[in-house]
Amino acid sequence: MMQVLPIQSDAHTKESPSPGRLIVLTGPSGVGKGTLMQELLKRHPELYYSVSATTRSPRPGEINGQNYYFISRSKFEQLVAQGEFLEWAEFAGNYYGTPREAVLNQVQSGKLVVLEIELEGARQIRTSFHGTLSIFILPPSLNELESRIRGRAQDSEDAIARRLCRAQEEIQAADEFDVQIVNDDLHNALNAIEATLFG
Ligand SMILES: Nc1ncnc2c1ncn2[C@@H]1O[C@H](COP(=O)(O)OP(=O)(O)OP(=O)(O)O)[C@@H](O)[C@H]1O
Ligand SMILES: Nc1nc2c(ncn2[C@@H]2O[C@H](COP(=O)(O)O)[C@@H](O)[C@H]2O)c(=O)[nH]1
Repeated sequence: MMQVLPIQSDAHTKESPSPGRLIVLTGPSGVGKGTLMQELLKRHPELYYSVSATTRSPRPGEINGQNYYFISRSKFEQLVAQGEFLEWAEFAGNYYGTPREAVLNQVQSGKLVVLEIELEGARQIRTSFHGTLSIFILPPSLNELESRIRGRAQDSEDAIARRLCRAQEEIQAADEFDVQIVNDDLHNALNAIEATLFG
């Protein structure tokens, strides 16, 4: 399930683009989006990384407000009703959403704002926001994807099965996005993202 709330009269909708820009980084769970993001932010601290809200439980080491805002389902649903998300989706049994106000403020102030989100949210952001640059990260193979998810050792068997099943659908959508990058060697993939963003 995915819903995008109505676009308000912001300065960066299709009608009136803003000086900043939204960058969407998407791709299947476990492909390495978060790892690439961390490295990218080290190289480019001027980027603004949007911290999402989720109803998923924190994994060991995850920090509230840094990795995610970890909130209850009822709180999430309340925020949806209040129009607080730019996009939101249900993924593998949990809700995930992009806080509207923080992201729009950053775009309006001229920042490159990076959203690391799953397929349905990425599609909706592309549809709604003119000038979004969208990057799809592909795994070298499904076997490698599975071993990365397992190697991370932070998901239950059930969650792994759901993520792998969804991954196959997501990979088929890669061509919908502006750029496709295979995350085989991490540094090559990082360089390719950098080249896409900064030329
Ligand atoms: N190029 C790579 N080669 C080998 N391992 C990698 C590579 N990139 C990431 N990994 C490893 O793969 C695992 C999954 O990476 P990561 O958590 O960044 O994926 P993700 O796409 O952000 O997942 P999710 O969408 O579920 O949050 C991690 O253990 C990470 O260290
Ligand atoms: N549509 C959205 N998807 C999001 C958001 N934040 C993260 N995600 C994606 O969810 C899956 C699962 O993440 P995990 O941390 O539980 O492994 C992954 O593809 C993330 O990119 C969001 O705000 N909206």
